[in-house]
Amino acid sequence: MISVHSLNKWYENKHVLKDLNLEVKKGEVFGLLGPNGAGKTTLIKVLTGQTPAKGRIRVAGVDPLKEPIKVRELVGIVPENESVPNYLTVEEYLYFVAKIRKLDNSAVDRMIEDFELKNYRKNVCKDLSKGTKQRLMIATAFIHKPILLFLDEPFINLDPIYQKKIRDYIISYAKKGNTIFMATHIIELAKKICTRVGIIKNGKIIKIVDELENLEDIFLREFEND
Ligand SMILES: Nc1ncnc2c1ncn2[C@@H]1O[C@H](COP(=O)(O)OP(=O)(O)OP(=O)(O)O)[C@@H](O)[C@H]1O
Repeated sequence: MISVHSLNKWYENKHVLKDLNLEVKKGEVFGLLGPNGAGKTTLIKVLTGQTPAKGRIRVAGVDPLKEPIKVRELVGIVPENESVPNYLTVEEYLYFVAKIRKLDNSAVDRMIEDFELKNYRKNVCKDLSKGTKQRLMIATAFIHKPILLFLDEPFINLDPIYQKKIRDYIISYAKKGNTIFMATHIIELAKKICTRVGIIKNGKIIKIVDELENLEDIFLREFEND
């Protein structure tokens, strides 16, 4: 579902992704774990056609370096540190995204139901709590039932109850044959949700972890001499 060979990315003269290789299979919940500045968000941006790079990449059968818009039509994205438009109501924002995605209004009702947004339907986004804004962001990523989702720190601002609900939602979504690619700092969540985890350090995937029970120890060991 995702295949990356010799990916290199520079911001001006800063070499951020360095000969990065990666394979993610259909139906996986693949976690990307790494310290601040390791290149997680940059990798997601490259894979979703948001920034140029060099390398051989296939994302859901498409090359995001050559066909960035096509990739963004196919996949869902929850970006890091972004928020909902302040002066739209919850339903207005969902109708807006549904229109861009060429969906009918039933998709909006489905997301309002799935992400428990009914009580906020007519509220303007600026008045929502941070966690409710985050649920709305996640809803917009799932609205067109994408076969592949990129989630950058999706659990930020969610309380433990919604962390569990969204976790279960993601797991059951992947069980239907869809694929999730998720960057996170929360090791406990990665252990509960991911099928495999890639550890990224200085712009390279340095380890793939299949057996997640000792993920924290494995992760910390990679950085103990830094
Ligand atoms: N637009 C940009 N221009 C220049 N440098 C950038 C830009 N975006 C990111 N960087 C740099 O690229 C490197 C990787 O950043 P990136 O945001 O991908 O890391 P990250 O692993 O997602 O970090 P965090 O865990 O803190 O979110 C960092 O050194 C960062 O300062």
